[in-house]
Amino acid sequence: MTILNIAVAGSTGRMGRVLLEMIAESSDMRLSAALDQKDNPFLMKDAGELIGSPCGIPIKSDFVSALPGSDVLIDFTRPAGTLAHLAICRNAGIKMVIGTTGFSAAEKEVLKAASEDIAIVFAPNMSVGVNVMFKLLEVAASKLLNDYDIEIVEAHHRHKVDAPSGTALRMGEVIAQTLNRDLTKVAVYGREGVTGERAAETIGFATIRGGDIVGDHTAIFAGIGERIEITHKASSRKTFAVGALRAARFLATQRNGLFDMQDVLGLR
Ligand SMILES: NC(=O)C1=CN([C@@H]2O[C@H](COP(=O)(O)OP(=O)(O)OC[C@H]3O[C@@H](n4cnc5c(N)ncnc54)[C@H](OP(=O)(O)O)[C@@H]3O)[C@@H](O)[C@H]2O)C=CC1
Ligand SMILES: O=C(O)C1=N[C@H](C(=O)O)C[C@H](O)C1
Repeated sequence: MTILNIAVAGSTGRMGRVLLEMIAESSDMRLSAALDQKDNPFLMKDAGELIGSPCGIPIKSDFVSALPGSDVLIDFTRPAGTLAHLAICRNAGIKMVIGTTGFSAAEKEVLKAASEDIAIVFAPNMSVGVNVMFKLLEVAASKLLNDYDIEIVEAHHRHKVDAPSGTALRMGEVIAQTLNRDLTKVAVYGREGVTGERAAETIGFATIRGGDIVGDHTAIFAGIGERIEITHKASSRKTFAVGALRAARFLATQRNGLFDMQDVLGLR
């Protein structure tokens, strides 16, 4: 069996720690590098200590010297961090799984350009359920057409720094594309005061932040006399980590190109 060497950026973060656990449990993968920021309090500590099982891999911040020998870097950090790591991976020919959200349109173009040289899976949500939900949204939007008002509601833990979530935005993109609308023109991000009546083709977004909510997403199609709600609720970050490891295995077969979880899961 070929063993995949996996490096983890943001290894001390919420997703980073779950990834360390899942890699340790995978017989076809080994942790080749655990990385984080320069001022991180866990630097040079054994990464395995974070998950209660020392593994001899110290947490480092120098990506350039730590990455050679890795097949794939899995990155769940922040856009600025991911873009810095991307430049190093592109140079070193190391593939990437990117779960970070909150990129601007211009930053997404940088990811696309890098994928000319390396293979990248970039997805705002790595769970199977959410990716199947994207397909359900296509079906719902294509059947309900313009007779139903569409609102997207998402809820996450108190530590989340970007809003709406990357998943909510992708839900909006999927629905807008199915209905031939331009999300940049029809999106309404929150409402306050005397807003006037709802404009017919808008897609509204509402954000809830609190406690330890892992990630809830609902698309509401509200018509006259009825509504459909399509909801996904994540109850563990393991669902995202399992998807990220699946994406890393998928990348073993790709030389370059930009992919998402629809490609990894064969849902296109
Ligand atoms: N695609 C998916 O399926 C999912 C995506 N996400 C996304 O992943 C990202 C991380 O989420 P989460 O793990 O909860 O966040 P955390 O804040 O728990 O972890 C982020 C990690 O990245 C590090 N980091 C922060 N900024 C930088 C930077 N500029 N350069 C390098 N490293 C940095 C942090 O280090 P330090 O602590 O030192 O700041 C920390 O170790 C978010 O964008 C989130 O939306 C989350 C879950 C699922
Ligand atoms: O920050 C999180 O936690 C999550 N972020 C992703 C997003 O922004 O869509 C995915 C998931 O919902 C958890």
